[in-house]
Order: sequence, then C-alpha cells, then structure tokens
Amino acid sequence: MTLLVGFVLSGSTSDEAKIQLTEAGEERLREGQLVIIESNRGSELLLARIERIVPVNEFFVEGDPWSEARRRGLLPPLAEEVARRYTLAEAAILGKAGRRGLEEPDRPPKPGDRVRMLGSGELEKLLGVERDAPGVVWYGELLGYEGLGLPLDIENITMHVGVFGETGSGKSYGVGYMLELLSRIPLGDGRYGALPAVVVDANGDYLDYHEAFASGHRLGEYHAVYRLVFPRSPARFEPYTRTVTIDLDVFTARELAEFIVTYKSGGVDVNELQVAALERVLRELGEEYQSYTEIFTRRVSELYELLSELSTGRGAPIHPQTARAVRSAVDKFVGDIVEGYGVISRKPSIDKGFIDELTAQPSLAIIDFSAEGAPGIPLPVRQLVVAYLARLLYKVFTEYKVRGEERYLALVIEEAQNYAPNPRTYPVAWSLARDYLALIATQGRKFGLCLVLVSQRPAFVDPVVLSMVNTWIIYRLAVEDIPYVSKLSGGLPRSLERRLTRLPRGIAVVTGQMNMLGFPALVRTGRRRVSHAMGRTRLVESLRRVYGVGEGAGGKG
Ligand SMILES: Nc1ncnc2c1ncn2[C@@H]1O[C@H](COP(=O)(O)OP(=O)(O)OP(=O)(O)O)[C@@H](O)[C@H]1O
Repeated sequence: MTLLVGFVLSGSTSDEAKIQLTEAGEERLREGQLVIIESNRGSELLLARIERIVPVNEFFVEGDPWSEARRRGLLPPLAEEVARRYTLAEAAILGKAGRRGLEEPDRPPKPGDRVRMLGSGELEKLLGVERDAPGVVWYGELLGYEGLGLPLDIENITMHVGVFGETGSGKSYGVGYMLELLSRIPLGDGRYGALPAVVVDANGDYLDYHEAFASGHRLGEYHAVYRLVFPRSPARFEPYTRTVTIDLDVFTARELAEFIVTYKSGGVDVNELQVAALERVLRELGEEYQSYTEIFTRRVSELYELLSELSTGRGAPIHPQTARAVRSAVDKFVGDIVEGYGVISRKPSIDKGFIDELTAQPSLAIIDFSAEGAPGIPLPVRQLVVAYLARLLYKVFTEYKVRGEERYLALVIEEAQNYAPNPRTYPVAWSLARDYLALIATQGRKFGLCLVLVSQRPAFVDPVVLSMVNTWIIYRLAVEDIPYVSKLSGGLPRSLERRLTRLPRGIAVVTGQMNMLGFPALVRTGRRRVSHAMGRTRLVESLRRVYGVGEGAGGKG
C-alpha cells in the first residue's frame, strides 16, 4: 500500500483536481510533486502534479470575528485544536494510465476518490517503459520520491539539450552526472555503451573524470578520457593528455581576416577597409599555397610583401595606412597566437583522425580552459578553438553521413554565451563560433551531432541556437531569464515557473523531448560517482587555518 495523501473534492475537471490532504499528505507533499489519483473509485489511474497547496483554518480568516483579538496580540482560545482546519491542494492531471503509456484523461475524478503517492515500479508501468529498456537512462530523483528517477530517452539528445542556472545552482555537477549516465547507456541484452563526447570545460569542472581515469578507474563504458590543454600548460605531459593545436584551413579568408583585425583592435568595431584588404591578400596567397596555416606559420614575410606591393604606387588597391594597420594586426596575431600560445599547427592534434578515434572507440575529450589547462589564454583564442572545433565536427560528420556511416557525438559547451552570444544582449566582440554552432543546432541532428549548451544566463545565448534546443534542464535562474526560458522551452506551468528563482542547489525542472514523462518535472540531480572537487569552496576552513583555530594551545592566537 502506498501512502494515502488526500481525497478528491467536488469541482474537479479532467484537467485539474481539487484535493483535501490527509495529515500524512500535509506532511509529505510539496508543490511540483507527482501523485496518483485512483479515479472513479479506482477504475482508472490518473497521474497528477501538485500545483498549489493552501492551508485553511476557520479561526484565521481575513475579517473574521477574531480580527480584533489578533490585533491585540491574542490568539483565539484553542484555535489550533478545535478550529476547522484542513489543507487544500490543486493538482494538474497529466494523463491516464493506458495500455501503451499515458493517455489523454477524458473524464474527471469523482469527489471522494483517493489520492496517493506513486508506488515502487508504478511509474515504469504507467509510462510503459522498463527499467533496463535500451536507450533509457534514469535521471536523478523525482521530487519527493527517493530512488525514483526521471526516464530520459537518449535517442532525443540529438535534438540538443540546454542546461541553465545561476552560478552555484548545480549546473556543472548536473552535467557531470549526465555524462556519467551517457557513459553507461543500456543497449539491451544486459550490455551498455557510451556516447562519445567533447566537453568545452570553462573552469576545469570535469577534470575529476580525467584524473580518475588516468589513475586507473573507468568511467562507464568510455574507452578513454582525454584532457586537452594548451601547448604552454604545465599539465601537458600528464597521462591521457594532449595539447590543443588547430589549423586555419577550415576558415575562409574573410573569417580569418575579420578575426585577425578584431583581435588587434579589441573588437570595438570591425574596420571594414582593413578586413577587405587582408581578405584580398589571403585569397591571393591562398590560391598559391592552398593553406592559410602554411602562410601564417612559414610564409608571413610573403604576406607582408604582397601587402606592401598592393599598397605601393599610384592607384594602389590598398591604402598605405590601411596596409600598415593590417600589418600590425597580422604581427599581433602571429606573435600571440601562432608563436606565443603555439596553438596553430600544420599537424593539428584536433583533427579528423582524433574525431574518428573518439567516435570509433567511444571516448570523452575534455578541452580544458581552466587556468592550468589554458594559462593566460584570452577569450578570443578560446573562441577560435571552439569555432575550429565546430567547423571540424560539422565537416567530419557530413563526410560520415555521405559515406553512409552513422556516428554520434555530444558537444558540451560550458559558458555557451561566449561562443554563441546573443548579439542583442551580449555584445562580445568575437562570435566566430556562432554561425557553425547555429548550423550544428539546425542541421546537426541529421548528422548525429548533439549540442549540450550550458550557461548561467540563457538570455545571453543566441536565440537562433536556443530555438533548436529541445530538452531543457533548468536550475535556479535569475528573474530576468525566466520569461525567455519559459517561452523558448514551450511554456512552463506557473507552479514551476514561480519556483525557478528559489530552487535549492541541485534541483532542476526538466522538460522537453528527452523527458519521457511528457511534461515538465522537478528533479533532484543524482549523486555523482566521481566527486566534484572544482566547485567546492572552503572559505571557513581556510580562515581557520589562517587564524590557527583548533590548533591547540601552541597555535596562533
Ligand atoms: N546535486 C548535488 N549534490 C551534491 N553537491 C552538489 C550538487 N549540485 C551541486 N553541488 C555542489 O555545489 C557546488 C556548486 O555547484 P556547481 O559548480 O555545479 O554550480 P554551477 O551552477 O555550475 O556554478 P557555476 O555556474 O559558477 O559554475 C559545487 O561544490 C558542487 O559540487
């Protein structure tokens, strides 16, 4: 028997039930929680979500005869014990148990019908999904139900996922937990497999997985967990660690010219004359050498010569002043990015071979943008790397498709607003990655590329990209973001929308295509098997050390 939490009252419809709670229900139920209504005396089962809970006490009613006593600070005698008091709840009816999962409810529950908690194994039965069904992972815990996860349909990850929440709301922990689930997807016959993934890790939040793997632990069915660090990182010689090097040949002359010019100017405004001049020079040289990487790594002097040729003499196509500015931009680009950070290479580490390897033997690659993995690397260079990665993935996956080879990969991007910024609200200067991320968002599904976009401020992420996101995991949000998220995610029930600004850490609303319930649900993130050292802070502990607290008599006072 599962816990009886209420009885249906008069006035219920097939969309909404009015319920009076039992004492146990008063204690146990929270807004957002799921319950079962044994409708029409148990002849059918309805799944419902508690939307509102309203306690009532007849001695505490606005304008009642006790108003004056309350003004004087007196309580009506025996107000708690003898007053008529009860708790009402309103519940949205989500579906009726049918033979193949939930069906549209077509008649309201009757007054007096019992309302109870879900029983063990009941959700699986209601949804018609088995616990070990291939392609289904059980995410965290539905609010109020220990051990009962939310079933997610992995097939639908191809329609992209957005994970949003304020700082400290538990996003990175949640994405790590999701990666653990993706590392062990039931395939049927008792077998499991992992979805290949590349994570753009803004702060080193996922390095625990690399560390665990490098010291001999497995991460589900992942064949390997790689960490990619910049060539000047002290961590580059660690096991299962590779350096981040890219080439420039995935970009067009125009894209490179724009990047190089704005990199120099700090991106305040794009100087069209300079961009056009550099584009022309790159096109001409590009025809000769067939490789921009070759030009920037070995033939910069030829670039300067051509630039000078095109800007000398009467009627020269490039004004000498423009040529000087272009030269100085190229100088900075080569000095910083090619020679300084050492990111550009004719044999890049992130190339088709690497993607082949990740997808053929499903592995996880963490591109480490933390201070240790990317020491001193400014945002534009990180954007260049993400732009490169997006282009490379798009190209390689298109080739797979053309060859009739089906492969899948999840590209997880933390701080997505830096790579696919919303030009209206978040004017970061460089947005080289945005167009290709938009392309992956709109086309990637057909090629097997799945985006998982993570951000503190969804309103700062490009709406074109976000409009293609079909599964939303929403942690505590800033008020300004709520209307935006609610609209893009197809509308949230008011009871959940109201709570978004107050969600405790680790609790999220999960809605969209992967959610097999078919309606938004409140879920507590599950426990990670690998700990999350990065997000932890130890302020008080560190102050205790500074002040010598707890060090005994010999310690500092
Ligand atoms: N479900 C959870 N269970 C246990 N600890 C959690 C959970 N969720 C988050 N934490 C812990 O809370 C802290 C903050 O979480 P996390 O780093 O995931 O937040 P975040 O939303 O990603 O923040 P930011 O945007 O600043 O990166 C971390 O120490 C993390 O380990």
